[in-house]
Amino acid sequence: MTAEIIYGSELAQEIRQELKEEVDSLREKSISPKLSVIIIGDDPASKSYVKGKQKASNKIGMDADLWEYESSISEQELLEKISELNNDRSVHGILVQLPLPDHIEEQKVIEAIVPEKDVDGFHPVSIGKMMTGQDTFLPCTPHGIIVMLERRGIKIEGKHAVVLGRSNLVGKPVGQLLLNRNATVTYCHSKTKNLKEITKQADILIVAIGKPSIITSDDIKEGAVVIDVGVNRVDGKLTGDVDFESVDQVASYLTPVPKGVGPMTITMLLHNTIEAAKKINQ
Ligand SMILES: Nc1nc(=O)c2c([nH]1)NC[C@@H]1CN(c3ccc(C(=O)N[C@@H](CCC(=O)O)C(=O)O)cc3)C=[N+]21
Repeated sequence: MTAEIIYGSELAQEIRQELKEEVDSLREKSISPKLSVIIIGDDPASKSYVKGKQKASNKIGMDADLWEYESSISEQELLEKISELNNDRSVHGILVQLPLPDHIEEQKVIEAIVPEKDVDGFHPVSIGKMMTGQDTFLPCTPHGIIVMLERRGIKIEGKHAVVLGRSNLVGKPVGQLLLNRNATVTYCHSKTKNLKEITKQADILIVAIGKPSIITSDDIKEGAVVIDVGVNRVDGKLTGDVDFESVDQVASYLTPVPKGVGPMTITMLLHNTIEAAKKINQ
């Protein structure tokens, strides 16, 4: 079997066209959705992601302003900037690019953003609402994964979904969203015993570990759906956590890196910002 490759980049194009139409109709009502992105330090990868977010926003007619600070910025100064953006009625979504320098407490920063503008879906209020199945901003990467599955007609209900990784950004929330859609969910992590026995049971395998090409055809069941959330740089090139060539021979569906989950993440950020603009103005 050769897997059908799910190009997130193509789906993202399709969805961004729909979002552009929404922005157009909001603008007719004099609502201009705007995202504010804060980036600290000069990590080239972070800078390039942030530029990607800004470009994607502008392409659908949405404003995105960028606030760049040196890594010497104090936590207090950053919190003040967030407070200013919280109170700025022209700003609908606020994103602080992670990770932050060591002297800044990440959780404090996440909690400083008002939930109404938390387009990353990282605020404890957003997470709590997600856990209890209430309407809220969903975290972009997990939500992007669900949309990929749904738009490709892949059934989630009743499936055994195995999540590799338990970060607050990806692993934990994607498992929750799969559970909300009636999957049977197993989480695996660095302390999991007999990992391969578990991954081989997965109908849907979400790989968010952060080690290049760690999952091979040996680890998966014939016909599994494999979603690669890895973002690794190897010799300057972006690669996933899945050994694409071997898994391609066994899986039924497989997402590539790049052009897989990444473009969907940005698309869900655009989606959340538009939703924020609608809610603030209703
Ligand atoms: N507050 C916050 N929110 C985030 O959502 C967030 C963050 N911080 N910090 C960093 C991670 C990483 N992330 C990516 C988004 C898109 C691509 C993406 O579109 N990648 C392209 C390729 C890009 C390239 O070639 O460099 C692709 O996979 O095809 C990648 C990575 C969002 N993150």
